[in-house]
Amino acid sequence: MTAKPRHLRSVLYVPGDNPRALDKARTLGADAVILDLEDAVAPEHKAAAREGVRAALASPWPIPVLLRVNAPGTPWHADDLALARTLLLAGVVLPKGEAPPSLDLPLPVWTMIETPLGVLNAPAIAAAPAVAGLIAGTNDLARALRTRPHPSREGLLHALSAVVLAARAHGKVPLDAVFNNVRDPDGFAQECEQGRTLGFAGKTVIHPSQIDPANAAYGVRPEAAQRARALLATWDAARAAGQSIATFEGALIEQMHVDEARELAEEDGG
Ligand SMILES: CC(C)(COP(=O)(O)OP(=O)(O)OC[C@H]1O[C@@H](n2cnc3c(N)ncnc32)[C@H](O)[C@@H]1OP(=O)(O)O)[C@@H](O)C(=O)NCCC(=O)NCCSC(=O)C[C@H](O)C(=O)O
Ligand SMILES: [Mg+2]
Repeated sequence: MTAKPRHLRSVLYVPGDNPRALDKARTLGADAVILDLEDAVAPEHKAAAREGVRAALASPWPIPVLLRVNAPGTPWHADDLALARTLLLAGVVLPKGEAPPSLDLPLPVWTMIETPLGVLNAPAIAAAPAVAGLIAGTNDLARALRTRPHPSREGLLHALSAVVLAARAHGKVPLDAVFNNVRDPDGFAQECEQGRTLGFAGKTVIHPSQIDPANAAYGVRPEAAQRARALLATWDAARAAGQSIATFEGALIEQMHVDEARELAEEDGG
């Protein structure tokens, strides 16, 4: 991948059978794309979508490209994998994962956690060496859990946290689920904030209008970078004075706060 996984603030789904969207997706500002052969593509369009993806990847992309294949056990899975083997991809997205993947493919796998069993087995899935990250799929999950839709995602919070926990425990990248209403910027922004608070590294998105807000929500905020630098200065001064610990803005700071601040400052450009 050209972008570091931690910089996958926005990852755009693009239906494989939509040439216009495939063409546009290269330059919309998303950190990565998922070219979709699965649920965005009707059964009668699966073959056309494979051809659409092949054509779209005939020339290089400026961002990492993932391919979402149809799940094992579907009539399209084998053909999708055969296509994946011929393409220059950053990885494959495996929907409805419920166990560590056993794909015969030399590519990183991004497993979607979108069934109750997938949530329960998320730690084992995240532990698999081939797995680069976990992607929450709340449309499928909400249906399977019989939760009621709610702006707070109340019925999904346990599962969302389980995805983050499993991914983080194994050093993998957790990506939040899509927000379906492409004409509700406030709801989208609110959900990005929630996802970031839960510990997700970025958001999967379905429409160009969601890219910039996701990048902003998951990017480094200037005030946070400024605060991080101030914290580092306070720490350096305390250490130079021979202190083992220090306080910043009235609160105790320890090594982990310093590491976090350093990471943030580096992400902001040093
Ligand atoms: C959601 C959409 C169907 C909306 O489409 P539409 O009404 O046509 O949007 P606009 O007219 O506002 O589009 C404006 C222009 O932007 C381009 N566009 C739209 N979407 C994309 C896209 N995803 N990538 C690239 N470009 C896009 C349009 O072509 C317009 O361009 P122009 O002609 O120049 O004006 C549509 O946005 C869409 O199809 N989105 C992707 C849907 C998708 O991939 N779904 C599957 C993944 S989500 C999922 O499965 C979740 C998970 O599995 C779960 O269980 O939760
Ligand atoms: Mg799904």
